[in-house]
Amino acid sequence: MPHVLLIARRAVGHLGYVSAVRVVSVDGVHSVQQWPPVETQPPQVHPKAPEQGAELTSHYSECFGCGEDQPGGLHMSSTIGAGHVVHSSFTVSAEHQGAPGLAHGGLLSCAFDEALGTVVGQLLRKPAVTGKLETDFRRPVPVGSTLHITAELDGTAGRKVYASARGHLGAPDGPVAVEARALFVVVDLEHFTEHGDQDALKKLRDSAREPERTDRWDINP
Ligand SMILES: CCCCCCCCCCCCCCCC(=O)SCCNC(=O)CCNC(=O)[C@H](O)C(C)(C)COP(=O)(O)OP(=O)(O)OC[C@H]1O[C@@H](n2cnc3c(N)ncnc32)[C@H](O)[C@@H]1OP(=O)(O)O
Repeated sequence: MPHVLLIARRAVGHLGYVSAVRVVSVDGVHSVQQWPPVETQPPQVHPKAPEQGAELTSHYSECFGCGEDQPGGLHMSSTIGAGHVVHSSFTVSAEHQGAPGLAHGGLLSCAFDEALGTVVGQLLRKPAVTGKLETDFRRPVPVGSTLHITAELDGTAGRKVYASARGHLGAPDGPVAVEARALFVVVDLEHFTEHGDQDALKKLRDSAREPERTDRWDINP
């Protein structure tokens, strides 16, 4: 049975704007989900958010998702798209295998966490962490292939930020192989200073001050 995905969005007056109902039919298995699961407000893109077409640099060189100093990491790259969207790509290498020659599902979820975290962090420019991540694996993703992921902001409700993403196999308009939805929760910077590694945070602060960086974190936006 063909895969059918219907997304209906409707304005709900001053209370919020996004209410999506997804009806998914795959091989006779039907599920109905509302996304986002609560009423939300339109995302407020930060005035200093990078502009459409901007190629994003790694937010932290040791990040498993995008860091250049992380051997075996996903080495993802991202650009800002039109609207509340980020385009990311992930090329699956032998380090990312689960079954022989196929990407490990957990790493695919990781790629989506990265893409979703990027759209949240870069467009809202608020520190936020993943609270919940849900992934649908639609097709196997072979080693050597590139997943083209489009992640978008779906809405906010207080500190809660809802985002979703689709990964197309081989080309931006290739077949959908993976989809994901996530809740991010905006946190204070103390989340990182209290629970993170002080030396690593200092390294991040120092690199953000480098004059050639045009994407410096705005600690007090
Ligand atoms: C600054 C400029 C940036 C510049 C550019 C940056 C680019 C940046 C790119 C990043 C790219 C990497 C992206 C990777 C991102 C990670 O992978 S982050 C690592 C994985 N996540 C974590 O470690 C988070 C661990 N969890 C926690 O610390 C805490 O549970 C949380 C999530 C902060 C929430 O705790 P809390 O602050 O005490 O808040 P809490 O009241 O429990 O929850 C807040 C709301 O969220 C709801 N909620 C929380 N968790 C859940 C859940 N699992 N299910 C449903 N609802 C939930 C609560 O019910 C509550 O709802 P309301 O009552 O408000 O309606």
